Amino acid sequence: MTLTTSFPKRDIRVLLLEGISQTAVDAFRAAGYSSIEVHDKSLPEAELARAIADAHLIGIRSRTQLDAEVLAQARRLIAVGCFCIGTNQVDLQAAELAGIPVFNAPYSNTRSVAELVIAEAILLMRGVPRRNAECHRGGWSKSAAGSHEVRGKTIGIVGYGHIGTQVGVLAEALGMQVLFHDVEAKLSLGNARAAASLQDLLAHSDIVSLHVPETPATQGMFGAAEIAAMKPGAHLINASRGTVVDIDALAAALRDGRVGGAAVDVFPVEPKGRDETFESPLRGLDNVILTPHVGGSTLEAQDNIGVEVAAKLVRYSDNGSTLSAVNFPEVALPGHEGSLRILHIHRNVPGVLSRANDLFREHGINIDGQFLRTDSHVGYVVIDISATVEQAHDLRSALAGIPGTLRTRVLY
Ligand SMILES: NC(=O)c1ccc[n+]([C@@H]2O[C@H](COP(=O)([O-])OP(=O)(O)OC[C@H]3O[C@@H](n4cnc5c(N)ncnc54)[C@H](O)[C@@H]3O)[C@@H](O)[C@H]2O)c1
Ligand SMILES: O=C(O)CC[C@@H](O)C(=O)O
Repeated sequence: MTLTTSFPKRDIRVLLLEGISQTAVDAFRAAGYSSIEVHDKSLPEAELARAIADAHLIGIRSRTQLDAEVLAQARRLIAVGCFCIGTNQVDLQAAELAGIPVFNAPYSNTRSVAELVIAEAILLMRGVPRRNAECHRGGWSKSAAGSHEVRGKTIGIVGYGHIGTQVGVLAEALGMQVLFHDVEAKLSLGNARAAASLQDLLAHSDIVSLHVPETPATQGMFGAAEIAAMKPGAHLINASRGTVVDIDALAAALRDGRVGGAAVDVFPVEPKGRDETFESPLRGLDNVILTPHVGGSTLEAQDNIGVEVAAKLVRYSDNGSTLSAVNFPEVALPGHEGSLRILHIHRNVPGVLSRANDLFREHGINIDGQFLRTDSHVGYVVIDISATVEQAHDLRSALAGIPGTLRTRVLY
């Protein structure tokens, strides 16, 4: 079924979940959006289904699952903003096939994660988690046993992308050796060296830090075999995604001392909010630092993310530009002062464009500019026209009738 979303911006409803920064609200207001519903946590399924049915723009973080079923309820949705780096919580293909671009903030919390990882590397190498726990119980194990400087030690970075490279640069500044493993060929920064293989990295690292995205290939990639391949007593840091590590195998290796310590920020199952109990086999282990998925949660990062993702949603909503969308043909558009702009999103099947051009001719409408991008699933065509609002709406209705049309919209 073809969905239409042509109306003035003041009627566009923005739904922001999971405590997105006030900077996002301010950015929407400054751009003239007044209908903004804000929630400080994710919504239970039934409530999400109700809220998303009325929303034109939705902002989420890592908790809210936008699967195909939820997206099917989102009859009015124009675009999704992930106010974070990861986009694995959204069914990106289902969104694309519904004509909905998804945006994120690919760099805004990179530094925050890297700083936390470096701090954890130092704390683990000094045995601070265990000493901290003992002091809390009244113990006083004043000893250098098992306590090391990070200088001269090797950190093995799995996933040498934005965060992995930052961790490497900071680690080198502390005098560490940096080894990395990635599925892509990567330019090494500083003196970092690509390991011959993951096994090679595991065999030579005092600390292993995971920075891969959640994909079918990374789910469960760090299991009992990888843990067994680590240097005896080495430490593991996971601030990537909880599904990457076999948490039971890690708990067993931490209990028997095979792994010296761990810092874990992300979990296969995470509580939906503050009122839900955090359950994990890692709870109660003295040699583990547990944090509630806060690697990217600094005020600096969250404020920047609020500005960045809100700007991308506003730009798409006001102007049609899909630049930097993660699931959609990218079209960078100029302003359209003096013209009305029609957006036509369609399945990438033969004949749609020629039918659209026929309609322009039949309606006697002059085209000022035309922009087109396609990928294997979807075509996105943007047409600037000199016409009255009524003519544009007549034309939009006709375009919406073209078989394969997913969404149409007029921008004033
Ligand atoms: N804990 C947090 O709060 C937090 C914050 C930000 C990001 N993250 C997570 O960290 C992940 C990484 O972020 P980024 O910005 O560095 O992403 P990125 O895309 O820049 O880097 C990921 C790297 O992993 C590599 N990779 C992919 N699959 C791999 C595999 N099977 N083996 C080895 N390498 C593989 C990629 O080639 C890429 O170089 C995000 O996807 C997100 O899930 C967590
Ligand atoms: O803010 C969040 O919920 C997610 C943070 C992090 O995992 C990300 O993907 O950016």
